[in-house]
Amino acid sequence: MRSLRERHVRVVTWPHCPVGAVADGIDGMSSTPVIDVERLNLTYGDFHAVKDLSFQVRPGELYALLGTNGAGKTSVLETVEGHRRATSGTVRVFGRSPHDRRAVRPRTGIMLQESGFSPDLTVRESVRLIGALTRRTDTVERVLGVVNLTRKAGTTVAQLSGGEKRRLDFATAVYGTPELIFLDEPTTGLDIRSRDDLWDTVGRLREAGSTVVLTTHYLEEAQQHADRIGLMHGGTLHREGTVSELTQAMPATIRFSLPVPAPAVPLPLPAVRDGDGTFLVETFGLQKDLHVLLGWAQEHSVELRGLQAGPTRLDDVFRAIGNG
Ligand SMILES: Nc1ncnc2c1ncn2[C@@H]1O[C@H](COP(=O)(O)OP(=O)(O)OP(=O)(O)O)[C@@H](O)[C@H]1O
Repeated sequence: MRSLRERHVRVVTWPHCPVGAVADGIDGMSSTPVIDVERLNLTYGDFHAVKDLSFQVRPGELYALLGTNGAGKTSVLETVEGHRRATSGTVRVFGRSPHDRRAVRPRTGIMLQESGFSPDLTVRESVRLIGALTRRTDTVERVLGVVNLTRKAGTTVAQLSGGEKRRLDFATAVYGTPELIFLDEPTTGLDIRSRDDLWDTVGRLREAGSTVVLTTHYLEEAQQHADRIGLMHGGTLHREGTVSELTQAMPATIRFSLPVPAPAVPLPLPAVRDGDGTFLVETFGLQKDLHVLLGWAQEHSVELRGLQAGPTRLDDVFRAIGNG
């Protein structure tokens, strides 16, 4: 396991770019959203895939668009990226239509689930191609260093491992430090060290002022890195907010089991009992109820086995989708 310091050694330089200026608002309007989606509807034939969906992404923010399978995330992102036309509603990126490619594309880095680099190209040629396509200013060698593929520069894409291919995909988001970056399942297939490196790099992109839109099924990554989260379900934005806003609406939990035979004194809190004998207390007053429970256990010399207490996690919020 490498130290934090070791992890920060490799990537050092970032190209001078106008990102900070954009984050501060080139036109003096720092509050202008980078992405503004209003009442977006998307239909596929008779199927209404996205229904009246509205959300905004602010400058410098990391916004995670999460959701159940088939919720409509890809459809929404493809529309915001300019790959798909809205059936109705408006989508603005930097205040412009995403189909205004000349204005929007050079400012946008998109890491797709698969970039589709030609298998015959070398890694260096692929990164050079990104530069030619995006017309952003950077050096191939720097980008190779950032995504840790310097030693593979002369290797063809066909010969890369899955994780190395994913790091090459990430180069599309890194090249020229774009102002807006889409990361679609960025860490799928990456080992823990490459994941850490990727998130370090995303952190530096954000320090340079980049705005990031993330989709992932790794909820702990969204929980750790997102400023705000939009939770989609059935084509709508089911809930939206910071991690604490999303989790505070749900009770914290206390779990424990009791020795057999159970103590003759009743529990001090309402609890439900699972099939395996674990007691579950749901509470909006975690500290107070934990205090009550521990006091009761002390008073009656009861051992609370496997005691666990904690706030609601994002995956609990996720599991609750569709239940209400
Ligand atoms: N080209 C298409 N034609 C018909 N239906 C489509 C098409 N693309 C997507 N859909 C449907 O639209 C819905 C939303 O799909 P989408 O791929 O946007 O969801 P998602 O949230 O990205 O799902 P996942 O997490 O499973 O990738 C799904 O029910 C899907 O079957």
